Amino acid sequence: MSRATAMARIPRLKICGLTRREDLLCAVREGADALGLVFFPPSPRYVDLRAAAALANAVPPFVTIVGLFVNADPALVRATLAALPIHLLQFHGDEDEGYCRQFDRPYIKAARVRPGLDLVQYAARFPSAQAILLDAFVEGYGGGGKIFDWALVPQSLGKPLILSGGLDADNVGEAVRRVRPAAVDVSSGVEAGKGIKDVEKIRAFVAALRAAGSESSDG
Ligand SMILES: O=C(O)c1ccccc1N[C@@H]1O[C@H](COP(=O)(O)O)[C@@H](O)[C@H]1O
Repeated sequence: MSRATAMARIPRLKICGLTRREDLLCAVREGADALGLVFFPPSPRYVDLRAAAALANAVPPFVTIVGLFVNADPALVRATLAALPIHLLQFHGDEDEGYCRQFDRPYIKAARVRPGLDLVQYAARFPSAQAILLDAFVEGYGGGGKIFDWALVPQSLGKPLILSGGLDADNVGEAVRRVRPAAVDVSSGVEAGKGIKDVEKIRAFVAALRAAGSESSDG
């Protein structure tokens, strides 16, 4: 089944890089399916265990909490999993499959897309991943607000595709029509400043995503 046939619905939505309770509650209110907490200290969206626990406490049932790591010491991942109700791991660095599956927790693996990277081969290296997330290659690993050339996305990756990288209310409609992802992930595009989300940007993003998803369902 092609992605176009499989999608026939509005892509699921993850909003990443939440650092404030009010932003998290706004993301939930506006319909986010998943919320990302960044456990990568160089990121301006980094949250320590204490801050993350306070945020996680505010998440209602049936909303997925995603813990994002970049080349982290496995002990840090384990300590985070022991302390917090993380439902899904997101590995956004140079982790291999053995590393990713050692935690016995569903995970998604990010590919940092640039010309020359064979995405089909890349996805095949992660048979245990729940999905492959495509992000633009940026120095510093992610959350860069940069889009990549969507023409580089193959017809099928053999597993669900999550599109990210520089998405915002102005481009998410076109991105969804062209790539037909199972889900999208946004951080910078709904921010007023690094780690500070903007209610109006979240609303506009969700409206554009739903409009594009509904068109696909109608067609
Ligand atoms: O959000 C971060 O700061 C971050 C840091 C390190 C790796 C990944 C990070 N975020 C992820 O980056 C992509 C794209 O984000 P953006 O919308 O372009 O800002 C997204 O998958 C975030 O989960």
